[in-house]
Amino acid sequence: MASLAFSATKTCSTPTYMTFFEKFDHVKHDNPIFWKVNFTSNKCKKRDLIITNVATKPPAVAPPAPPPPATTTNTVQSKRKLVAWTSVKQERWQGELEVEGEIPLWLNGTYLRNGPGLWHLGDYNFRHLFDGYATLVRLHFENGRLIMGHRQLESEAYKAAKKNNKLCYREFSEVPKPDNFLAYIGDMANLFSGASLTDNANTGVVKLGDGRVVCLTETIKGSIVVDPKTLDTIGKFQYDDNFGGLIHSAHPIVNDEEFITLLPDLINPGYLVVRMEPGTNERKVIGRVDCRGGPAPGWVHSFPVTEHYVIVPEMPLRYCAQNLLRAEPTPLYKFQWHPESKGFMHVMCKAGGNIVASVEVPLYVTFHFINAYEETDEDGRIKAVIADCCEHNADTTILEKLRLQHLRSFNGEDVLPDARVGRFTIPLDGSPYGKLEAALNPDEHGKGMDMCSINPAYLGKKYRYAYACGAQRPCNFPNTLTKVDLVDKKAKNWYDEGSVPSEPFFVARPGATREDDGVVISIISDKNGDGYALVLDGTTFEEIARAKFPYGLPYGLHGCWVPKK
Ligand SMILES: CC(=O)/C=C/C=C(C)/C=C/C1=C(C)CCCC1(C)C
Ligand SMILES: CC(/C=C/C=O)=C\C=C\C=O
Ligand SMILES: [Fe+2]
Repeated sequence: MASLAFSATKTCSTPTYMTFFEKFDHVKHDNPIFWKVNFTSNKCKKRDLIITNVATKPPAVAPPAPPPPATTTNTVQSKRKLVAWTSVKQERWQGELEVEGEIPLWLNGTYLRNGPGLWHLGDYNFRHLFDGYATLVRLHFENGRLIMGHRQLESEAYKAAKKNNKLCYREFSEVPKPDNFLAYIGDMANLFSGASLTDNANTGVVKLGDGRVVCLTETIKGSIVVDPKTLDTIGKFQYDDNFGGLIHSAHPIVNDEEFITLLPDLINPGYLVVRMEPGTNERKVIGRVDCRGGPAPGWVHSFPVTEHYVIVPEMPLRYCAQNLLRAEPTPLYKFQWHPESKGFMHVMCKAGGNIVASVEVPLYVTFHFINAYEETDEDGRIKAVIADCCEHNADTTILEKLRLQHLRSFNGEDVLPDARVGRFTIPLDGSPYGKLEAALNPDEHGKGMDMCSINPAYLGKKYRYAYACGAQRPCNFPNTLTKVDLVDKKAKNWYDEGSVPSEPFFVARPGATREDDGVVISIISDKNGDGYALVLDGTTFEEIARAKFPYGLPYGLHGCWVPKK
């Protein structure tokens, strides 16, 4: 099955990676694996770090050399040293960080964040943010202390790329170059069987109800179990069922009771809604939604649920068979915009799988649903479903704006397309149309809106607060953290000039009764090339603690919380 990867293995040349020792040659060491770093003072520089070896094994592989600097010169970005869009410096690191401010003593557990942190192989640079090999970051909070670690996920795609010093599997936009015509034919076969698709699980990380921690992306084979303590790659998450299929939503709904996901059906356009219980690897069908428009299902990066329903979005940005076959990326990558096919929202009953509403809605573009809930009338009857998402004003250009070349070349121009909290109202009375409106004035968050989280206790329920990245313009990427109040229709914003913050992640205080009683964690890449963990108060949205990393880390996407047992 994996013949493409296999034949590539035999023909590739030797890697030319720089070793760990070359990068840290000013440091005395004997075993380069985990390093404990103590800052001599808050103001100390990288060179002042006292580094002590705290582990015993050598690293499995030498880290790749960093990519050449961004090609654009005289840009604001190149004058700054922001490292958000630069490959991770080394394979792994772990150490305790000095905390400025105070981490609440109740915050005991581990925040894990996943994202595409390595965007080059030798001197070949990947083009899109989503192409990078997964970098896991771990922030372990214990009694006011903070231990940080990061490590590359050892997917087959990553291991093959390192071994062969070239791309061996199909990533989001990058496609391996076949060596000859026979290899090309094999590649086509491997595309249909899924053998050539990546398992580079670089999108998110979830904790299942049974405690297993799984990194995910949009290919089903990109479901990989990791150890949240060591960040070791444990192995593939094997689904013990016969659904086959190659892709799923990158964002399943996961809580202690269940794992629900959508399996787009590219042959008979539709979606299978499936559910998996903790302690099992078997997904069971809840139901199926047939698409109402278009030649293929809409791209489904995420979807929301309410207490009784699974909401299946059918976005007019649809998977595209021709684009899947292309070797070179198209402006919309594997997708195509079909405004004529319309946009829809379907509502499926969780218990029986029956469709209780299927409405046409205005055209929309979203990666991330924020939450959904049921709206009842005076008699307690459910009259509508409300579903909120980070909506890009039906403008697909956001996908292109996430090309690394764009991200690395900010020149002060305001080029980030506008976005909003898009609120769908889906009537359950049989009406054919649903509404889509901004839930609050997008100026409240600078018309930037993506990378959201909520208090997980409010999943599927009426809720008030969402945390996300917003914008302070001009910018080329969301550059603020924003707390959106959907009742008062106001936002509180955190901003640090030149910095790129990653998804604000809400962690509730144990025993909290207020929705925003907790903290918000984010990882910041700042304009000096440094990085730090930031902890904001969930209520006031003011900083309560920060802890500087030994070096800045690449941008990351989504995270999860593993509470202390
Ligand atoms: C990082 C992120 O958010 C999204 C990653 C998406 C990926 C890796 C998508 C991969 C795909 C293929 C390799 C071929 C099939 C289509 C598609 C699921 C887009
Ligand atoms: C980072 C991002 C969009 C930012 C634009 O405002 C989308 C990420 C999608 C995948 O997880
Ligand atoms: Fe995502």
